[in-house]
Amino acid sequence: MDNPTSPFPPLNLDNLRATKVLGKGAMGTVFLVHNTITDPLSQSPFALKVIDKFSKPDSDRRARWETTVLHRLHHPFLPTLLGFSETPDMLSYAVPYCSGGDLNVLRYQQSDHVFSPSAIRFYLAEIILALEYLHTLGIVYRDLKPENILIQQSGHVTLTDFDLCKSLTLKKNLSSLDFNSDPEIDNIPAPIQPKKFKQLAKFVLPKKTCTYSRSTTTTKNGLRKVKSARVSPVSRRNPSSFYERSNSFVGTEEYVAPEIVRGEGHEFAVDWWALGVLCYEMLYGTTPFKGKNKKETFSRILMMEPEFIGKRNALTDLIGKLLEKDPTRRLGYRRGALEIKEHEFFRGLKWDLLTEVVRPPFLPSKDGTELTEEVKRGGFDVTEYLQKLKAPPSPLWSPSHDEWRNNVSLTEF
Ligand SMILES: Nc1ncnc2c1ncn2[C@@H]1O[C@H](COP(=O)(O)OP(=O)(O)OP(=O)(O)O)[C@@H](O)[C@H]1O
Repeated sequence: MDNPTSPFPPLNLDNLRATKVLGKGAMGTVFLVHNTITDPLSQSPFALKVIDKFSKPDSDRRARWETTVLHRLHHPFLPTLLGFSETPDMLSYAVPYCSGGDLNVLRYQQSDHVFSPSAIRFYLAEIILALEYLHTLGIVYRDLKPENILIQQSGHVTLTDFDLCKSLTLKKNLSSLDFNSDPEIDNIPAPIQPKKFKQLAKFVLPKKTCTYSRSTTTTKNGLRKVKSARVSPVSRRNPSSFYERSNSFVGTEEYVAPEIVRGEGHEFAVDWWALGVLCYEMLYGTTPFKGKNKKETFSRILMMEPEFIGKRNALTDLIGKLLEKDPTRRLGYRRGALEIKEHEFFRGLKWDLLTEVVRPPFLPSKDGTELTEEVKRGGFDVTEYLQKLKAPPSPLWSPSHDEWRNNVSLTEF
């Protein structure tokens, strides 16, 4: 259903056919689709994220926020909004397809499940440029983790999943620059009410420390998929900061910065912390503060210094500086990405030419004949697929119905 007042490029779902379910997240289902009128052979497929507005209390709000953010992005390592469509119960939006899976899957494909320093340098550099761009827009990403770094067909990265990001407002009395805030997200009642939140926090962590619920699921190929979650903020401001700070408790357990765990309010430096965690994981195959449970992980984030195995070098030095517990002393706090780009680990790197790199560390193989066959068969209808998943088991059960569902799920990763 097209809304003529919508600022987003319209998308006609009737012209789309799906050939594969790319993934299912907390928010919705992502399909590989093509336009049957303009691209009948699916030579330029794209990803379509479909969200049931009523599946969760905040699904609708989060999806709209993510769409608004996507619409603002124009960067080679970030997705761009290709189209948007809304029906009474669903929101759908299209973004470019990343055929190479995510960085977590890629890491598991490496020997010892770790990347070489040169691969780490390449991926980190691209992620830094993407974060730098977001920060310039006044957006703090807040959900950096390997599962949210997708690999394009070209081998370059794309950050995904913007529903937890936050637009920070530059204080107007300090600068004439005006960054947009996310009024929608701020004005809508938070998913967990403060009272409930306090009760939750009391159970899990010592006084003054907040927590949130997060779960880990295992995907079909046996990989862990960590869930992001948030609880409601209590507004607090830091007078010494140029930006309004966010107090939402948001992110993914092993990647959250100490200031978030402490509930102190946070800003762009939380992304540099998460970059440190990610970098450590790429180097050693495990995150630095992982405990037996949430409580232990949080206490390690607050108290423990990261352990480095072997000789210290430029890479471990960089990680150590990103994993500085005091955000004001963390690399990137004062001069943003510039400070990180100047670190010895990146010496000699031609930042301006990164997009031109034609041989990134790994190039995804082309999608196989299975997909071509699916295109020939005519693919499947996204809305029908979702309706069938939702439908309660029919008393007029027929094997063909189940067969249909099984066939579709066979095409998932
Ligand atoms: N552009 C894309 N190209 C290829 N696969 C994608 C794309 N976008 C998403 N996916 C796949 O779909 C999965 C779910 O997408 P996404 O993470 O955006 O959903 P979500 O509901 O926001 O998830 P989460 O539970 O992490 O919040 C991803 O893990 C990824 O495998």
